[in-house]
Amino acid sequence: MTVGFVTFESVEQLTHAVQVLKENPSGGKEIKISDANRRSHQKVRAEGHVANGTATENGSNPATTAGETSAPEVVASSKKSARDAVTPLAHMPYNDQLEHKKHSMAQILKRLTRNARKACPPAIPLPNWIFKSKEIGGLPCKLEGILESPIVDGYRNKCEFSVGYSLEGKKTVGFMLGNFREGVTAVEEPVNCPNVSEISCKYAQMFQDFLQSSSLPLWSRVDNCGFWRQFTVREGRCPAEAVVLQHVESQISEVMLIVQVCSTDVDEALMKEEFDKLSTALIQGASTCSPPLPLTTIVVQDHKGISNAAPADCPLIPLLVPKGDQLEGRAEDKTRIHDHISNLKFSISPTAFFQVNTLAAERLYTLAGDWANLNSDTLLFDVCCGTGTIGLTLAHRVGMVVGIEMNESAVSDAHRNALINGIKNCRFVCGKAEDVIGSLLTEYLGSPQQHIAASESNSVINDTSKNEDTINCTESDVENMDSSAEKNDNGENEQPRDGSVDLHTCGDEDIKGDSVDRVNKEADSSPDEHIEAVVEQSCGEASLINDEPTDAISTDSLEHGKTCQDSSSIQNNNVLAASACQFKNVVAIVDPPRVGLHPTVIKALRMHPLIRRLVYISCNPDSLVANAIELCTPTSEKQEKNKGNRGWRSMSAAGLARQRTKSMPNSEPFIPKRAMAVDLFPHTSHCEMVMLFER
Ligand SMILES: C[S@@+](CC[C@H](N)C(=O)[O-])C[C@H]1O[C@@H](n2cnc3c(N)ncnc32)[C@H](O)[C@@H]1O
Repeated sequence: MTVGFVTFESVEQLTHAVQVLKENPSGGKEIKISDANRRSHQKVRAEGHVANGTATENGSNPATTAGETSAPEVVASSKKSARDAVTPLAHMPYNDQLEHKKHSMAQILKRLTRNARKACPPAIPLPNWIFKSKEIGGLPCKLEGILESPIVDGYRNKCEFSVGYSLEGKKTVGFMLGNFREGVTAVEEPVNCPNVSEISCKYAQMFQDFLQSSSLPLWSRVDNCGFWRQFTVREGRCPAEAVVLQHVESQISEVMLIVQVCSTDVDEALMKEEFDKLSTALIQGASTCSPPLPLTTIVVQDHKGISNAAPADCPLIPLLVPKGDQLEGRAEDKTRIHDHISNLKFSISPTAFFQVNTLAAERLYTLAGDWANLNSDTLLFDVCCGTGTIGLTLAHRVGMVVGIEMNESAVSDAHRNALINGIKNCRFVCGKAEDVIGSLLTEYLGSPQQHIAASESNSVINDTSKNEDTINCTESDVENMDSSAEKNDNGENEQPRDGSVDLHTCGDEDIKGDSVDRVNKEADSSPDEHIEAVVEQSCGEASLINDEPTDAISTDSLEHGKTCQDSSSIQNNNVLAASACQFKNVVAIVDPPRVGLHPTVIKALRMHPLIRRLVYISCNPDSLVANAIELCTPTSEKQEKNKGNRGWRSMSAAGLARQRTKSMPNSEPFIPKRAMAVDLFPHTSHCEMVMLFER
């Protein structure tokens, strides 16, 4: 089905168009016509509801002068400053912020217990952890506390500044005073926002000054047109040993500036002229600051979609490339900065995810590694691996890492990062986790069915082996692995093709990361030429996991995903994949986006009996709870058929998860063992949550 949205200027035009469409079916097919739901900000405008009365009856801002007709009406929320909007806890002492967050996390965790209890099939006894939850106030496991951020001010390494009009009608680069969906469009300067570095503020100011005399218009979120859309500052810091926590600012050694525009209907020559002026203004602005600001690269992102959340493959135009990096190649390969975590160096391209609080991220990854109980016998699946940070920082503690990530640039960064740091036991697969996880698990571990069959036959001989935490390979496992091609196909056919995808994607909103990044002026230009060459070569459009197709891989499952891999790990992979059973300990660390893991991934992890331990890192406790319900609720022998999606719109994420649990194939549930909050976002109400699940 194809859906088109058309706007008309008058009711007459609309009536005429409807008549014409009805009389002229497209290719003989009738076109269904109906009114579109009004977007929430339109409803707000139509209702004339304006929080602080700054707009007139027709929604326009009295402060907007006649000469600024391109300015949309500016609607404010109850928040009067950018500080209130982006750092709502900034008025509290940091210790109180931590207590506040810990309390909220506990409340959310209790939802897991309540929902798992409700979802438990009537004929199945409640698991022990639900019984025991009464002793700990309804929590599914102990909440061990909250790890504080090593720095609380200026910690963000990535700031996405909105471009718009202030309440006074001035062109402004800063933060929106509220949510656009609630009709708020006003943007205010990032004054006194303690999470933003001074460097980022200075760059925002430079861009704002430039916009005052630009001949191209600002993007209007209301009318979905205009040119200048968003301004992102990403910062890279020196290695940890050089970081003096009191002088965090001085550790910023690289800066990347990303200017998002929409080039629709804009004259190319004019655009080029504006870009030249802009880069001159930014370069001069940086060098005339005292001390001069680091500036490594400037890149333009040309995004024509409605929301500012650009897709990862949006065209990039480099305006300033790092010294010594002026090679032929893709824009994202030329425009990168570096940061450091756990003494490793990470190369970051413009669209790749990198945790916004580098020093707190180090604590987060260390905690995840400690809970994962790693050793040289461990095969670690790093699901949603981004630039490979988790897997690479833990690589020295495990036998092998398999990272999965859908952003191609991030995967390319991950390969580069393995090479820069001389790490050889990591493999990074580019694809949606839901598309590739089944095949990867089968490739390394054999299919779930093989293990179930093997454990059933073993249990006849020795029933006690069932409860072992680490699974030793049996002879039959090895045999089964050899014949895995056949089993793979079976496995793939089992992947759900029902409404679960819709349920998942529609349930949550895509929330824009409050992020920031950066680059090094002296670009210790470490990615040397041979690294460039290897990465280039290895990140082609390959559709198989290994360079050489292996029977063990289901091409069916990989057709949606692309695979990038560096040559150094190919050799490793072939050796290790062939003898995957050498890994007695299989662990998954998952770190999904706000929406959580796709149900297909949850199902694959739960259904594979060799995965005994799972560390879940979450930036959204609601989706963590939803995923945990599916991982931890006991199932019955007989599953309910998925009854379709009716009613899903009004269901909470937890409610949807309960529904899906009913159709989960019978399998051993995980048990929530430990939980800890980690504060990556001081002054805001957000924090990360880490949970350990075992079985
Ligand atoms: C919260 S970030 C974590 C990245 C990384 N673990 C880190 O700490 O830097 C989530 C990552 O998941 C990726 N992602 C989102 N949806 C995905 C999917 N369906 N399959 C695989 N990766 C996905 C995003 O591109 C992003 O890099």
